[in-house]
Amino acid sequence: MAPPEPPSDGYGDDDFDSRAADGGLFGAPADAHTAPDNWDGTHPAQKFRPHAPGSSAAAYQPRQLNIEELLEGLNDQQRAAVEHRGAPLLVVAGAGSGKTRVLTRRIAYLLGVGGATPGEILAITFTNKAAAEMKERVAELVGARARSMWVSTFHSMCVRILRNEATHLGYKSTFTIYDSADSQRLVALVAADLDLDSKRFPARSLAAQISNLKNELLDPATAAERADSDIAKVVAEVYAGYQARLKAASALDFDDLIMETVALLQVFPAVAEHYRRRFRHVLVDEYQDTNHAQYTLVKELVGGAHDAREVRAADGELVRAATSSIPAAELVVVGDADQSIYAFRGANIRNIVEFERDYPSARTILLEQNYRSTQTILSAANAVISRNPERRAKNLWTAAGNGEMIVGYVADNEHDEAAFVTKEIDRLVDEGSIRFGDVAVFYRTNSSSRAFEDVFVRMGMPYKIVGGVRFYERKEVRDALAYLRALANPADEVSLRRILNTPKRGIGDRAEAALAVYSQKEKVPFAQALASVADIPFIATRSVKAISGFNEMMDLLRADLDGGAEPADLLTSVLEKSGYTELLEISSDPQDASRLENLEQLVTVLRERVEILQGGEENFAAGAPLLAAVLEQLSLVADADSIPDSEAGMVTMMTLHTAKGLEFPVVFLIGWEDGLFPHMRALADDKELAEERRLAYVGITRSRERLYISRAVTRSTWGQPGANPASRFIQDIPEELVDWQRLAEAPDYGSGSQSWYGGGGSRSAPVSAGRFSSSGGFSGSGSSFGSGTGGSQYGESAQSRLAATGTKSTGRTGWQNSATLALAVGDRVSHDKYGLGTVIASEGVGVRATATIDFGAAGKIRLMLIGGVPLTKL
Ligand SMILES: Nc1ncnc2c1ncn2[C@@H]1O[C@H](COP(=O)(O)OP(=O)(O)OP(=O)(O)O)[C@@H](O)[C@H]1O
Ligand SMILES: [Mg+2]
Repeated sequence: MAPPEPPSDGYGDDDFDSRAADGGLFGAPADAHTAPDNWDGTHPAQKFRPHAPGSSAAAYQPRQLNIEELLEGLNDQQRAAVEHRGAPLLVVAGAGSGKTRVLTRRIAYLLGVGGATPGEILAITFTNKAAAEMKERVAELVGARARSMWVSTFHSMCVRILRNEATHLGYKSTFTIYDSADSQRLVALVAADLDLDSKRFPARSLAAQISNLKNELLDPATAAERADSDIAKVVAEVYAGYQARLKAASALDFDDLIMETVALLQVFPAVAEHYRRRFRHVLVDEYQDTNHAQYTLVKELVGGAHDAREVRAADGELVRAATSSIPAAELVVVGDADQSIYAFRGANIRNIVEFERDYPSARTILLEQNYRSTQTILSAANAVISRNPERRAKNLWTAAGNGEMIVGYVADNEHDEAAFVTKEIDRLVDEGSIRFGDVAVFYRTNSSSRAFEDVFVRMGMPYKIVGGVRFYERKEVRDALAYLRALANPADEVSLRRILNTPKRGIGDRAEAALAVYSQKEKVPFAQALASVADIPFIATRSVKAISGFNEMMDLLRADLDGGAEPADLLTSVLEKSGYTELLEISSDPQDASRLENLEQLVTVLRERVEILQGGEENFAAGAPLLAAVLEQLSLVADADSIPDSEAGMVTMMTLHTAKGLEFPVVFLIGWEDGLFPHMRALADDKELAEERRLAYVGITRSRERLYISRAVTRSTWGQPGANPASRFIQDIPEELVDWQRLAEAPDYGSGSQSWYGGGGSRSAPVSAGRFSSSGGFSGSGSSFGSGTGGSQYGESAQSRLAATGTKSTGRTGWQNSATLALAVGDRVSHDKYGLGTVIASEGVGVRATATIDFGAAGKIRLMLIGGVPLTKL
């Protein structure tokens, strides 16, 4: 990740103009308190002389203070929130209304007027990056003394408290923090000890359920008491074992950080008192994404009246002393229920909705003016979010004017989409209206970035991926390419050694070293040393056997290659024969699922490259020459150093989740297709759909001036093109806001389906003509098509929705169309719930068609009606 950019603007301009994020809720907790790289403590914009750290608020004499300056550039409500003192305060408001700015200003104001010392301030943000930014902004306002404030994420804050107080809880202060991969591995071990069937109880799902329990602050004993099903009982048992093993290892997982801090404060009144005495001001950003544990933690830290009672256990032992001697800290939380996108981590919008119930004396301030976006962008965002049920309507407005229309683009495929985005960015930069650093590309799932990376690299576009690794730098991609290189060129020692024991096959470092020594001494290539393994001394019999196995596998693969196997097919057999795919498939580490997706992408890449090569002038013979040519091309693309680090900054790419809280002048939202966004999982689940819709709201509202929305008619997975219909969210955006620069070719559903298209159905007509006919945004062949098919024709029925957004299916179908799926034995399918499977029998036609499908990984064979189930043919 790039270091934070230096503050670009001076005082009062832009409190929170983050141009990047650390990409995660969890970030790196232990590092969060280090000052940002560009922290110099003496910012030129510093207007107020620092006072000595540690001096109390009362002793602090404000000098040369200009309170008006601290309140400058705030509207009345914002000002009220900044100046408010005393009772708990909730600021609720839509995106871009200055909630984060209010927090930053409030801190500066409190310090400026002597309402608090820096040490009395605890501000909680959602990412470490946001924390660094906030600290930096406050420092710009009040100078170096901002340094002793605590500004951090929940997790970083807890790490800090726990390191100080670990002995109370029986941990060493040097406790280890397990990340989610670590904790899943430990869960797997515990589950194995308990003889649990790993297919019925995958570690991933056990870990997720344990995490949910912790987010609800339920300990193993309580979880066991409350377990009302067999599964819940198993989970509670694993939970108990897991907790014991964590403790034995003096380790805490991410959820423990919060839960143990809550326990610490609840069980040790003296500790609670210490922190309550210290933190007189608690400020929380993105409050809508707090879970129950975090909510409780805030409550414990704030303290006050609710703690006026002492708590005694049944045997009369004092559990908690009354701590009413310290008045409650001043609490300010800001948030937006419409931007709650972490329900899958236990986030609960009740915390914001019921704030006034939790804190009866609370005051609420609404902010209504948006300062970030144009009216066009805001109207689109409002239209999308307004379809969510059970939400409080908001009245967000902007003085920014309508600005540019949203640009829509329907690409033929993902490359076309990436090429469009690239060209458009270049055009804007050439025009001089923006710099690369002003642009962000947001996607729903990480794997969507690959097609963009290819085009960006080819076109020399500077870019960075926030919260992820560039595609060709990923381990699994490098491993797979190393196999292919070693096959194309057996003399490639580096590649051979990389794959020798990847995946692990029992060839240790010692054996590898012995091979290397032999090859040097005998002056033979490493590959030959491998072949002569039987003659080499000091290699354990077990290793000799493993190496022979490796040789045999490579010989088989090389025979495939010599027989003219296509690179993509060769890679597929490499992954199969080496056990690489299987290892990832049976793994319960969620990251392995995305590794699998990346390998899937790589197979697609190879197919595409071959197509390009074969369409070119030169003729490559099948087999090794073709493979070598493809690999040569890829190594050019994969050379990350070829990307210039432009002064004008870099285009930022990240997932929608990571984008929360940030803003960019130009935003591209890509892959707006049902099944991709909203995610496949959400199509049949109203709750999940509502969350996806909030994600769309977050995405749209990141944009200040220009917004682009695109989708691709076909998109490839495992090298096979498939089709996704347009995202339903596209339809929610009023047509007059969008300038469709290109629409899809009309689908060919056959005559029976033509009525969906107002009787058109000409292949050259735009699919969505009826919907967008009045936008005037598209030109050419489509112009005659839309007439007479007004938008009103498309109501909300499922059929009309499909009609307005359907596309021709070429191999893969959105599952809504699964009634029309014709499945044959051997077809690979993806089921919403059961995952990947293979058809082992099929019967019947149309709506009555059934298929028996083997969902190998999930351990199930199922007979199902094809129509109406969330099934996709791959
Ligand atoms: N009163 C104001 N005058 C001028 N600009 C403002 C004002 N208030 C906020 N802004 C600017 O508007 C933008 C959005 O503000 P901010 O990021 O604080 O909003 P937010 O409510 O936290 O948004 P989100 O919900 O996305 O987190 C920022 O660029 C900020 O500097
Ligand atoms: Mg914000």
